[in-house]
Amino acid sequence: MIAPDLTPPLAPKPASARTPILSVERLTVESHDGTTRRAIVDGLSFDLGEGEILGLVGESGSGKTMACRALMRLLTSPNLSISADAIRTGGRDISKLGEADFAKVRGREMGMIFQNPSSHLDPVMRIGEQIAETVRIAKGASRREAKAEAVEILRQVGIPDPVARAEAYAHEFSGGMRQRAMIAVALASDPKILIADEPTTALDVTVQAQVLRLLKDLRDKRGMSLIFITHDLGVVAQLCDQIAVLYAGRLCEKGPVRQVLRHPRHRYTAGLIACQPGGDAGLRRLRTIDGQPPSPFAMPPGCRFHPRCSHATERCRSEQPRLVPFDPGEVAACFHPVGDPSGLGVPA
Ligand SMILES: Nc1ncnc2c1ncn2[C@@H]1O[C@H](COP(=O)(O)OP(=O)(O)OP(=O)(O)O)[C@@H](O)[C@H]1O
Repeated sequence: MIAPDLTPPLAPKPASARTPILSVERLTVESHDGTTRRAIVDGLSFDLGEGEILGLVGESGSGKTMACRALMRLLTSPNLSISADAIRTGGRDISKLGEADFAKVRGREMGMIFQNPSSHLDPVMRIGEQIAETVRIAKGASRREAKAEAVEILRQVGIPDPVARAEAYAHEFSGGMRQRAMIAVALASDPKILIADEPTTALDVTVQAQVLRLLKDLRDKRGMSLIFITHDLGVVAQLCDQIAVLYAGRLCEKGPVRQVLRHPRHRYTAGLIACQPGGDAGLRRLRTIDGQPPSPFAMPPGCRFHPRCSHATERCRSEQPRLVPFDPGEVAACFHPVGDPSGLGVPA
């Protein structure tokens, strides 16, 4: 196996990345069964800069998909509820919008792409029509204008012979081309923010690299901002400017990718990095963090990571750590962070 390179590229992040285009304050997703409420996503706050790519990472079940679907109001299960102090974009708090107004935000301001394009593309509608339909609704374009723009978007996402491919159906595309087609549908309404939920996980390595390059190009050319959900820190290192690490529904660390991957502060982030193949020099077998993430039905008190943390103390078992600033632009919620010279932990 080729060890992934966790060294982030040296290119500086774009200057525009400092202005938040999205500001999320205490986003919470709760499940309820009539008597009990459980926070699956628990008070998640973060900013996404204009033209910035934020990598959202964490083990399976940590709440990455829930958080992003909640942002898009795409959680349909009746036992789930979403709340937030505020979700600001485009100069207003979209968490307070009614459904009809929010429907205009979804797609036009924030788009989302998924791991499995087949379940999000219409199997009986030509790809070009699907894109043109979205262009017509979003921009009020005529049929002819929308058709021409659909071809242009297919060209932009790297579909060869876009005039002919616009007439094809999703099943006539290869996996990588289907993923590009789904990206094209999402781009049709020209969103400022694109949320990508593990869009390359099902693709082979070469096609994966092509789709990642495409997403980076879209950021560079359109100035779009991206939230990229992944398990792969190698991808985060190559693609993202910022990283946010979720554990059991809570944000445990966030900061510039280069800084966090080189000097993680939270013990969980350090564990994830050590688990990447090649993350620990000379390691032959893939390491895993001992133990399992907690079930939402039995969240431990204090720091949710404490049962798996070899540095945990009584304080970690009883008190929930707050996010505190470390290096510039970095926050972490850990009482005994990596590199704490005193060894005494973060003061209360
Ligand atoms: N309808 C539901 N009701 C209650 N809990 C749910 C529901 N759907 C999902 N969950 C739980 O929410 C938690 C978070 O799931 P989510 O899919 O967001 O995790 P994830 O970090 O995206 O994982 P993965 O990387 O595997 O996609 C999981 O424990 C999951 O079992």
